[in-house]
Amino acid sequence: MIDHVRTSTRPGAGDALRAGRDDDVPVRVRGVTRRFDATVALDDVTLDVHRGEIVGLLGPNGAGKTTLLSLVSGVRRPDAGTVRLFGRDPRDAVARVRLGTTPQETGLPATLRVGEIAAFVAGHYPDPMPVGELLETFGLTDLARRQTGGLSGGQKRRLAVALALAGRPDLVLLDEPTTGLDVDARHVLWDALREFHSRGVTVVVTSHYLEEIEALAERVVVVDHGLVLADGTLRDVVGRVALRRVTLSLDDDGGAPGASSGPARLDALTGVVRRDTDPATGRHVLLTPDADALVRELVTAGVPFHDLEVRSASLEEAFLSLTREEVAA
Ligand SMILES: Nc1ncnc2c1ncn2[C@@H]1O[C@H](COP(=O)(O)OP(=O)(O)OP(=O)(O)O)[C@@H](O)[C@H]1O
Repeated sequence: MIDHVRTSTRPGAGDALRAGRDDDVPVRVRGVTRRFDATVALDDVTLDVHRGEIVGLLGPNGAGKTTLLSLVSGVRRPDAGTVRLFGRDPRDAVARVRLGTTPQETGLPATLRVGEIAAFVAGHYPDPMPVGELLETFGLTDLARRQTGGLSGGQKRRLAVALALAGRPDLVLLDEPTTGLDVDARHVLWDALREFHSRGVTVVVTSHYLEEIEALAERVVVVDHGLVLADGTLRDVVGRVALRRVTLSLDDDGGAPGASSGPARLDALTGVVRRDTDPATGRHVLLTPDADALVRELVTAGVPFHDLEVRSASLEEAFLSLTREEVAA
């Protein structure tokens, strides 16, 4: 079991008590913009993470997730706006000692053994977890004497996440923690994270995978093109991004355009968040939260269609529809 008792010798503990307000908001991001040459990786982002939250940052490749974490952990600085970690500059050691991070790429020294590296990292903190307990929580006990160079990719990921928690952080930032893990390893890791969270650790986790965010997060922040597109409870946000993709051909395509033509009738359907026409095939792609209702509506409205196909929309498609909502708003 994890003993998460705080000690008064811990740097930051006294400050945290004095600055109770900051303790309630471990991460405060205000109007932050970060560019890489011409690329705007983050565009005027404002976001707070409150104590005890488990927040999923969801977005496609290049959305800005890693950049956001790098600003919160003090690895990079914003071009504009402010970032506060426990009410302080993220480069301040008093704030950083309360933070655990797992970057996307983990460079572990190949010749060190798993137990040695865990002890080495834990030794940098004033009140670390006992190494045996840490390894056990992450299913690494049997690998304690293995050199990290001999670990599989999935085992390395698990070790990297374990190391992020070695110092009993108050906040952990995990960048795609389960990439490359098989299903069992993923579940070990999710269970361990849930256990830490239930003991009061605030967690921010990035992912491309809706499934991962659904398994872990209570609050979901959807990021794309450096913008926060949605921020809400898991239920709300998943409801918005878990779309179905309905593809069909129209019998009367190619007729005179007008309000009664096939494509215009598709646009008039309720529950369609986005319609596209594949230029190669001429087939129409409709994104909707409820495919059954949409098909019923097509039939009721007498729209002449054939070759209907229904499947889950990709997250990229869902993000596109969110982007449109944003623009419309
Ligand atoms: N060091 C860098 N130099 C130049 N451009 C960068 C750098 N880091 C990030 N970018 C660019 O900033 C944008 C945001 O990248 P970022 O890595 O934050 O996205 P991400 O959401 O974490 O993506 P992924 O899921 O692929 O890791 C991208 O367009 C990326 O190419």
